[in-house]
Amino acid sequence: MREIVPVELGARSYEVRIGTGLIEGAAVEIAPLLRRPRVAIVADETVARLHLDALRAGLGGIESVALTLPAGEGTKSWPHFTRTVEWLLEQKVERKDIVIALGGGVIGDLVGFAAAVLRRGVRFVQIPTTLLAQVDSSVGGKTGINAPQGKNLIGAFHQPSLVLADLGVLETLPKRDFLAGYGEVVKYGLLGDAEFFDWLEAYAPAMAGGDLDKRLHAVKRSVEMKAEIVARDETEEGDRALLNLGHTFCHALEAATGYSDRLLHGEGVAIGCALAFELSQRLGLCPQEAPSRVRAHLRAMGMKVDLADIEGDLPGTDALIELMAQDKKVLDGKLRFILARGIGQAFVTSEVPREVLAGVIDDALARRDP
Ligand SMILES: O=C(O)C(=O)C[C@@H](O)[C@H](O)[C@H](O)COP(=O)(O)O
Repeated sequence: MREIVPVELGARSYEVRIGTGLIEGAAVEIAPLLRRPRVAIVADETVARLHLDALRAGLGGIESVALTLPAGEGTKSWPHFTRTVEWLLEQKVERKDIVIALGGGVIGDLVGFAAAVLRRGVRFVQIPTTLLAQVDSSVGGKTGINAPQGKNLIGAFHQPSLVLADLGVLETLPKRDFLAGYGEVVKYGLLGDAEFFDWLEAYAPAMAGGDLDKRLHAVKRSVEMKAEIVARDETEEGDRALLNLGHTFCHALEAATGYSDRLLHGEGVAIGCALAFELSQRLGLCPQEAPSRVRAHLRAMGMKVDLADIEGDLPGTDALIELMAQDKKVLDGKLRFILARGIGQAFVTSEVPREVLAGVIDDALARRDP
């Protein structure tokens, strides 16, 4: 079982290979990229326990050194970034070598950023082990770490040389992580493909239940959409911002919850998408039923949908809007949002009156404490 989605970026083009047995067959996939038979692998502790031996066995005669880092969003920070870069230097990783990021979005983003700056740029391969990383963060070259001021605020665009999305590893994912990744899958339907959203309404339960053909389709369609957008706007001058649907709310909520496991990134994306549709509807941009349909599907999948689903304290409306002000889409001091005219019809706008935004957040906060 295998599909290949090309990411067409001229000299920086690469393939996203999606299927089974890719880790076991890693040598065949990666060897053509190598100048010498040696790679450096960075993984988190959980993923290393589950998949590092299989990857090393799959690399066959290719020598490997490995670094493991703690699991969790807290690892996307300066201390772990410094540790990673210094370890790669200690291992004498050369400019023509390949660094492998084995893990979810945290490891992919951190290692990609380390690769971007090491010796002014070494190549890296993404082996994403979560649904979220397979459909989203491993593709497109956004790399980076979080700052106290906000999510992903320090980073670089650095494209991988290859992405190996092995669907077999999804079997070891805890349900919560799988569903968090599903937040990004839904995002693609919502932002640009209403038929895909219809398909998800019909088949996502089977996909979540383990149906491999459905998983292949969902990952492939998500990656195709991302690859197509990234190919026309690699550095987010315009259309790429569509991929940020739900993220303005999400990043503020992640900062407000301290990047802790109170809220996983994909959970924040799902809540953010629901709020973006709510905001669109209040602005008279999309039909009344669109936000209800989004929320109904997320609820049917057993996902977090609203601020009421986040445990513990949250700051008030003004503080949340203040956190949004660090968003990378801010232009001339003005927030830009991804809103929608309907399911599959997202667009970018800065025309969001503060009082309407505040109204959406006020009401969502009120639903936490009826
Ligand atoms: O690749 C993109 O572009 C995206 O916006 C995809 C997002 O799902 C992803 O979380 C991304 O890392 C967020 O980007 P950011 O620029 O808002 O930090």
